Amino acid sequence: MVKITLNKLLKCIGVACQTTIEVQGITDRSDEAKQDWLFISLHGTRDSGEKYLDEVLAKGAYVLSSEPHDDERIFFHEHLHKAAAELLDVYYARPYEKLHVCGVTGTSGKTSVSSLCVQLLNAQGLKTMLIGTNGIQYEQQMIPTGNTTPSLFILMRCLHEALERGITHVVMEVSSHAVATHRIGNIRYDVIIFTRITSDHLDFHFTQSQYRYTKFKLRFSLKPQGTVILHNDDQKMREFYQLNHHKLITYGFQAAHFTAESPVVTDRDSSFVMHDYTFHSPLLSDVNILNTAAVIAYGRLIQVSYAKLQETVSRFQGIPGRLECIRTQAYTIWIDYAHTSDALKNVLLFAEKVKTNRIITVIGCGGERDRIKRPLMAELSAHYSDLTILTADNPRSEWLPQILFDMCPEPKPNTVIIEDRRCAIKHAVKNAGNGDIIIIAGRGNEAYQTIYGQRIRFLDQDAVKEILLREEVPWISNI
Ligand SMILES: CC(=O)N[C@H]1[C@@H](OP(=O)(O)OP(=O)(O)OC[C@H]2O[C@@H](n3ccc(=O)[nH]c3=O)[C@H](O)[C@@H]2O)O[C@H](CO)[C@@H](O)[C@@H]1O[C@H](C)C(=O)N[C@@H](C)C(=O)N[C@H](CCC(=O)O)C(=O)O
Ligand SMILES: Nc1ncnc2c1ncn2[C@@H]1O[C@H](COP(=O)(O)OP(=O)(O)OP(=O)(O)O)[C@@H](O)[C@H]1O
Ligand SMILES: N[C@H](CCC[C@H](N)C(=O)O)C(=O)O
Repeated sequence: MVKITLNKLLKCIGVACQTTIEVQGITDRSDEAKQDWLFISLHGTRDSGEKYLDEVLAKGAYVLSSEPHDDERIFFHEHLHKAAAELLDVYYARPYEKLHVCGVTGTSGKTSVSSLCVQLLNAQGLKTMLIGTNGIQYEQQMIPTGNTTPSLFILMRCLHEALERGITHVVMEVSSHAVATHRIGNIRYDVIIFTRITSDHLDFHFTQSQYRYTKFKLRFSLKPQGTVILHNDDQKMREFYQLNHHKLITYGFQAAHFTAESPVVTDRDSSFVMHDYTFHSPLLSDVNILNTAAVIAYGRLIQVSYAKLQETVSRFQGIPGRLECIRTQAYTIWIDYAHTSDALKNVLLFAEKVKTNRIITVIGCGGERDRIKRPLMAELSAHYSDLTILTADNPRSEWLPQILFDMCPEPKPNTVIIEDRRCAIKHAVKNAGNGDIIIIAGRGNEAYQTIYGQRIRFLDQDAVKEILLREEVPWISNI
């Protein structure tokens, strides 16, 4: 970062200050603030930086607050998010301008598309950083984050770190929450990939169109020569055409610049044709063909040849918790992060296509999230599955029986409720027969379950493997 004194830094946002100490860091987290750091005291949804002022001042930090205080170490600014973006820009010297930055947004597919983009970039010998739900990944390191898009303070630190390490390409997931709450600050993107935008987080965005336009707003964060890569199949996505945007490339199954034709999916792999080139992929399902089409569009944009793209696609590595497949001799278990009705429907439709016997689905819904999706997800599961087991996801602070009641207010045929997720998975495995597909949906590779405020280690994959081990059933996994 830039060596800068507090008075010079604050001058950039029009705040008068006489203190000439050299700023050692900028944060909004009280636990991180240290001697000569600047603590930005944000108001949040659950907490407020104002509660921690005594603590950070005692540690020798300075404060920027949106409330007036009678303390010469606390400075005032009315618009803290805007101020934070400006300060971080100055402090880290706008690292995004020197990097190739690709943002991936959409309701489903962000982690999949961004991970595959990084696999493509790595196959080109480029140095990359991936920021998303599965953590911050670079140079064999994986730093977990609690969010799909971390806070601007973490993001800017990461981009700075990337430059320091000679990383040239950063791919990051951008959630709708991040766009709405200024979490991406002034970061500018070379490419923005839109996956499908359906419906989620209506607890936060209230209406689907508000949700969609929040995502579309991300186009304002393109660099002047930046490109949008847009999923084109859904009529609603085409509303994007009417907006004032930069260069636009489309992909999808129908009439797009990058159209995936003649798609074939099996329970082991997939293939399709694009611009007369045949692509074979070890990834499962139509949605991964779609995700691959987006990655090919991205690859062509950065001038990767079709031959190289064919080779890379044929070597794609599965992504943990995204249609992760555990096969036994008799039945197959898919562990998947489908936690929206659209994602769940796609997994169920895929299972319908490739099944040779029954579909058994284990599914729950998260607490403190969109309640509208709860009955929809239970209905979809009951419609497509021979047996549905409703269970806990992350109830968070909500009462689990209420979540399950929201999912299933009336008894449904072939639906049972088993609150404990491990017992629910066990019930599915015990009831599986030859040729059955068990879908364990909603948590992907989440390693902790949050139940009434407590974080308990729980990974669907571990639960499955423990049960198989106890039953002495051998298995193989695709990850
Ligand atoms: C509702 C929401 O989005 N909250 C996010 C938001 O927190 P917030 O602004 O409400 O902050 P807060 O917890 O009230 O705290 C207020 C201030 O006090 C500070 N504080 C707080 C506690 C403390 O001990 N010391 C301290 O200094 C905090 O650093 C903060 O500056 O900003 C934080 C930092 O960026 C996020 O971690 C936090 O995500 C919470 C954990 C969350 O669950 N968010 C979900 C809804 C979310 O954002 N999900 C999307 C993905 C959605 C998708 O699937 O598309 C994501 O990007 O993760
Ligand atoms: N392009 C897609 N369209 C619809 N569903 C998809 C698509 N890609 C993946 N999925 C489904 O959605 C689930 C979540 O995928 P992924 O993690 O890639 O999405 P995400 O947008 O990153 O999710 P989150 O916002 O929770 O981080 C997958 O497990 C799969 O079932
Ligand atoms: N990024 C999503 C993940 C939801 C995953 C699901 N397992 C849940 O806990 O609801 C969110 O924060 O809403």
